[in-house]
Amino acid sequence: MAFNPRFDKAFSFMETLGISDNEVQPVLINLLRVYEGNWELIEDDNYRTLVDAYFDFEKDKGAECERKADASSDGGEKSRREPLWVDEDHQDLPSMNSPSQTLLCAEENKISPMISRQKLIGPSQTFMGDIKPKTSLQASHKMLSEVEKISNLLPMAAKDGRSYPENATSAELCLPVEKGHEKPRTKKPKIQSTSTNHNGLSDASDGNLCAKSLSTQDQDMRNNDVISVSNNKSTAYNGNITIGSSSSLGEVKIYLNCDSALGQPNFSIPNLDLVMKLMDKMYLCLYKRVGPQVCMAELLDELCRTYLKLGYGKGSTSKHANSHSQQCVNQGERKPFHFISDITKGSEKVKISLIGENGSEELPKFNYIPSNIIYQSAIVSISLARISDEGCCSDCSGDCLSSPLPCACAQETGGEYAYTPQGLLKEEFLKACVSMKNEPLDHHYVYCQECPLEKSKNEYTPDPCKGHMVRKFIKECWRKCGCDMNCGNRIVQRGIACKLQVFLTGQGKGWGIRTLEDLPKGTFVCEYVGEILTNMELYDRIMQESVKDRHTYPLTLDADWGSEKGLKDEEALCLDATNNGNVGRFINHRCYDANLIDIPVEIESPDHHYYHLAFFTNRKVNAYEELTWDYGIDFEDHDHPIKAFRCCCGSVFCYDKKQKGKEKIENQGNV
Ligand SMILES: C[S@@+](CC[C@H](N)C(=O)[O-])C[C@H]1O[C@@H](n2cnc3c(N)ncnc32)[C@H](O)[C@@H]1O
Repeated sequence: MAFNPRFDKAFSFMETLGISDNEVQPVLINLLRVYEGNWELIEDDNYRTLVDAYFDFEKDKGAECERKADASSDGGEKSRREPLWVDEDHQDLPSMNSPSQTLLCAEENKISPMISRQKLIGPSQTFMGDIKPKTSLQASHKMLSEVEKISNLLPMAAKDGRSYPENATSAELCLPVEKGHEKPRTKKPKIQSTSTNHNGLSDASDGNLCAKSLSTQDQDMRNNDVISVSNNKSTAYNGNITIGSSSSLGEVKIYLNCDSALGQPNFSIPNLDLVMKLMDKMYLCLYKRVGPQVCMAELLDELCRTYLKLGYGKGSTSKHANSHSQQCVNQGERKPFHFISDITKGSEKVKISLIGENGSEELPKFNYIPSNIIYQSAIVSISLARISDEGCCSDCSGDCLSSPLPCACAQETGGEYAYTPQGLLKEEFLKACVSMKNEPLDHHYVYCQECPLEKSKNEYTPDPCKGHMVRKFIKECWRKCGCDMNCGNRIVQRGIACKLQVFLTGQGKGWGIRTLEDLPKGTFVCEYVGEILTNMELYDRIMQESVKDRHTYPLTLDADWGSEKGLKDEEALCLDATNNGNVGRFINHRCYDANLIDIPVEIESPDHHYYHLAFFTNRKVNAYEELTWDYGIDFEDHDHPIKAFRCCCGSVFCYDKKQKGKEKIENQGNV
């Protein structure tokens, strides 16, 4: 029989994880039997099934050994180990509620807007007049697929059924190291050398990862209970948990201190097996970081984060959540852990994962669309005939940015391209946009004679226009241009290129997005994508919705409204990402010092009634930072019938006085 090269590939992949052919072989053969020779299922997502099966197999082996050992030592009276990990691929999400629910503020029974200070009138604000609903909303609602719901991610007793001891406050990871080199030699971020007290507790109490001296550790370990964690050994003793493997070469230990977390009411010591398994998942399946680019400092940092994430669970009532019974109670109360490997369902060039560590928020219910879609009546004029010769660069070829003179498409930005050859926004252009947004001057506003927003509130006697901000547009080359798709003046239209992740912010803001890699200043992150609606249509939606979801997703495309006498309703447009949208719908608001800026981009429609709203970084953003955008909400507009959400941005510049007042009172109470 000819040798199947797929075996070779699978072995090679597993070898990169340090797993030998001999170890993989029985697992692989078993999988092939189970999947009836369907290699795709095994190879999919970087051999994820195989990796999972391997670890399960190892875990079972370990459990079996422990069971035998326990049986011989105490007559077999051991509690059965509970399943640690439930991983249901492709689980459907719960069905959607009425689509319009999300536009209304649940608590206040009012519309909760995303109002731009610059735009002054947000989409939701528009619709508080006496206009009667005209159309019925028939948007279809698909649900996200590819959901992994990992329930039972709970702080549990050790595999042998024993619980972590009272006051357990730390975890240690032991790795083999050459004798004579016990002390850590490298200075990595967040790692520091420290001594330990007699309980094996670190003297450092800053919550950082620190190394611990071996001599004290050896003493500590004498009376330890041992639980196994992957290939390492793990011990729980006097409030410390040690993971490690000893070898003739010696050991080095990494000390995971979670003292400060234990002070939190909803933190309980997580199961280390789960921490390791989650780390495996993230690195193998999610970040795909295994390989030459793996970064040890980042990995250790992630280990700490993962430990904390799993330690926080809803329903933990005491910081002494270490006893077995308490953990069982927590188990029942804890909500599931969610993971979706790609919320875009393959519609973007890059995968965008979703991770909900403590499950306190429902999974988002919306249909992912990578580009805007007209809902019904909006007029979006896309025709080559409408693009004049001056409005494109038909004589160009290749990359416009590398030609000696800027082409016609650079005219919109003053005869210079908005982008650098590296694909970033030019410093000066970015600076001008940021300054207009943060310090708008009177002349940055224009006033329309018949404001569509005011008209939608009161069709016959509308209030005077409150002003719209004149925005700086980027103009990208497009279909009528002679350049190619790799032209440096086509950034937004090429779509998302950075690694993003939707995650639970855990700060009262619901879901948010973060970058998984460092982003230089001026990087294009994503567009705000949704259904293109007229103001009236949005109003109709709002009127038909029942009050439920506190999050809102509409946005007005009013960057050009002041330039004409009066816009028809079909031309006064907005985007609504409530039911259909892209990852941009998860960007949360931050007052003033947000790290993203929204810039209008002309691509296919020269008239600026319709345009793309693109987000760029306005400073360097580090991996794992949340990406935020200043919605420009006027929190002080108390006369406005629509209540904005209570801001939890955490910025020192937060405009939401109510929120600030609340914090002040809370702080006073704490003194
Ligand atoms: C465009 S959505 C952002 C994604 C949203 N967090 C989610 O979970 O789907 C806007 C909504 O997020 C919430 N939000 C955004 N920024 C916030 C902030 N700084 N403080 C509190 N809530 C915020 C509000 O409910 C707002 O209506």
